[in-house]
Amino acid sequence: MSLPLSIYALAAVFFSFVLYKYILYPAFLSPLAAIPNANPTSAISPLWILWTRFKQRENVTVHSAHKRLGPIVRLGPNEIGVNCVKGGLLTVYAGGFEKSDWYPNLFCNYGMPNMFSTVQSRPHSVRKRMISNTYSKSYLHSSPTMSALTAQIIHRRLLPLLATHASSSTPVNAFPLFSAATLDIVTSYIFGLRAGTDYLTDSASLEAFLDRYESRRAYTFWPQELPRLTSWLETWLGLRVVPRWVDEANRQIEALGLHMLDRAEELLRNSALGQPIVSAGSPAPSAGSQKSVPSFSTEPRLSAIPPADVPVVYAQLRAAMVRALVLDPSSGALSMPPDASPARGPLLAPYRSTVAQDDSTRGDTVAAQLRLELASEMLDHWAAGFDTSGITLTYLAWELSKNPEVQDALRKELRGLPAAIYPRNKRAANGEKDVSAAQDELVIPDSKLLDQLPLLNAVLQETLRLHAAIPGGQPRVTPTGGCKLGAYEGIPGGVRVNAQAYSLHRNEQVFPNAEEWRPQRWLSNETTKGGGDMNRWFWAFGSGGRMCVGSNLAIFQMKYIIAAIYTGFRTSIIDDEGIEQVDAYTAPPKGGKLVLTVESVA
Ligand code: HEM
Repeated sequence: MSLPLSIYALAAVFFSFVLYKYILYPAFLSPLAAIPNANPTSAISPLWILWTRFKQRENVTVHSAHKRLGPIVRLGPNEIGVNCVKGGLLTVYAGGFEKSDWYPNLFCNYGMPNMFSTVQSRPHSVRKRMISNTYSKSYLHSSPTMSALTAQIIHRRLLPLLATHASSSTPVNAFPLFSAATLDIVTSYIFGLRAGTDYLTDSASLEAFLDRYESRRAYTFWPQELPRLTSWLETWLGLRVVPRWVDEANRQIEALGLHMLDRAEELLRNSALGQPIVSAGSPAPSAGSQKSVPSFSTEPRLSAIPPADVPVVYAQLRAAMVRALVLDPSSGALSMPPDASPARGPLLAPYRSTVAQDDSTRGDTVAAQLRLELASEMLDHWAAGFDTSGITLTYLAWELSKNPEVQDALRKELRGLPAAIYPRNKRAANGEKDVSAAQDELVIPDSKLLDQLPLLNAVLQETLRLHAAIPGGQPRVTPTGGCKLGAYEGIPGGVRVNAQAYSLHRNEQVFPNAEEWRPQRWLSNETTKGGGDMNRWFWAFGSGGRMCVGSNLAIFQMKYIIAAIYTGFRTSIIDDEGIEQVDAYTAPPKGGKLVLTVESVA
């Protein structure tokens, strides 16, 4: 029996539609068709780029596509890679293109959004305004808290540890050591020294923490690149592509974040003048009056707290968010204003926080939500802050250990500083225990002078270039009205576009012999020739409105840690197997280690 003609006609229409929509249009007719394809299938299928990501080869593969095909390449039917400043970084990042769901799919903590994971520009900038001044260079350089906690961490934790390794000739694994140092400094700046971590002296807790933190890295692909499929597999087939223990690791990390936050909160409350703005049980505040919620009700008195213990970032964000609470005049209820709470992303079950669920049972829902929003924001900062800085310092120590002449020159430069760390504290470096007893031992060089050292700056800058801690693509989405990228006009809205530091930092025209670690390229003679360009192409911290908010803190802490080590100690390599960087968005060493000897230098 033959089928009626109309069925054939319908099938033909359907087939033509599919052919047009999924092959002819994307490959030949779309404005993206003019862009060279990174892979022959890129125009019609995202499978190649997804597979490249899954196999952790994206950075090198996209880089090789740029080298072959130019600064704008097509990675998928709806995805572009850019590798140029004009018509690339300036348009996309300085031009304020919004982030994609790639961020909220992974970077929400406690089930709550934060600045980093927020897609939309408006709520992002509201949140950023609340906090960014605490990370400005001028704020950090004049902060009594920052200098007090840095001095204490260096003199009471880091130097004695290095001295012990030096005097006992025991090797040190630099990767966890740097993670501990940066975690201690960043969490102390955010929550205060008393509430922050003390992992430099607590190696068991450090190991447990890093174990949890690092083990999750392998599972970011699914929720970030294929969130719907990930969710669908779990909901309909009960199949989890992200194992349950990743949830547990997340829960433990979130619990640590809440623990630090609660300790900082307690300190703030104990410091208060005793004049609650609204105390529990008092009548609801009237509209327009100073607003607060019972748990966050008292104005802290920061001057009553020892400088090193002031939770600078937490106190600032907490105050700003409490001030932003909105009062409903009819019910007297307070709520979080939509603008101050970045929109939530499509959270996935595997990443939903059990800590957040437990916490929602607390009586005061606004206070509970506020606490978790604060915790989510802070967790993002302390995690971003220690991870990236720890990676950078590991590669810096690796390069300095391979280049003893640069190490010696740096030591000389550091020793020329007034209040240089080693000379004033020889006893610490020589392994004596009680270096912390006298307050006057807690001397560190002036941060502004440290910041001006040319070689220190050059070695750090060159490490951030060649071994960027975030070398991977930073996805954005083209705006609704479309745009022009490089020479290609009429690019429609909704296209994913990524630049990656890995490629930008390997432009041979800007960074000759780009694969070589050459700090001298940042020193004046070479800088005057190519420096302008080098600075424009340097992208370790990203650029535009979503650039790293903690870049000054990162540089501040890394310079002090380098100074603490290389003024009085010499390092050399014992075991650097697996030192190559993971090919991913964030790139720690594949082997998770760098084993060094530390020697005391007279
Ligand atoms: C060597 C150290 C660091 C490097 C290489 C680095 C790199 C970056 C990069 C490339 C971005 C943009 C990412 C993107 O858009 O996909 C970023 C954003 C961010 N970083 Fe850092 N970072 C470092 C240290 C820090 C520190 C110490 C903090 C702590 C406060 C921090 C907090 C953040 C936050 C909150 C964002 C999101 C900013 C926003 O969306 O407005 N980072 N970082």
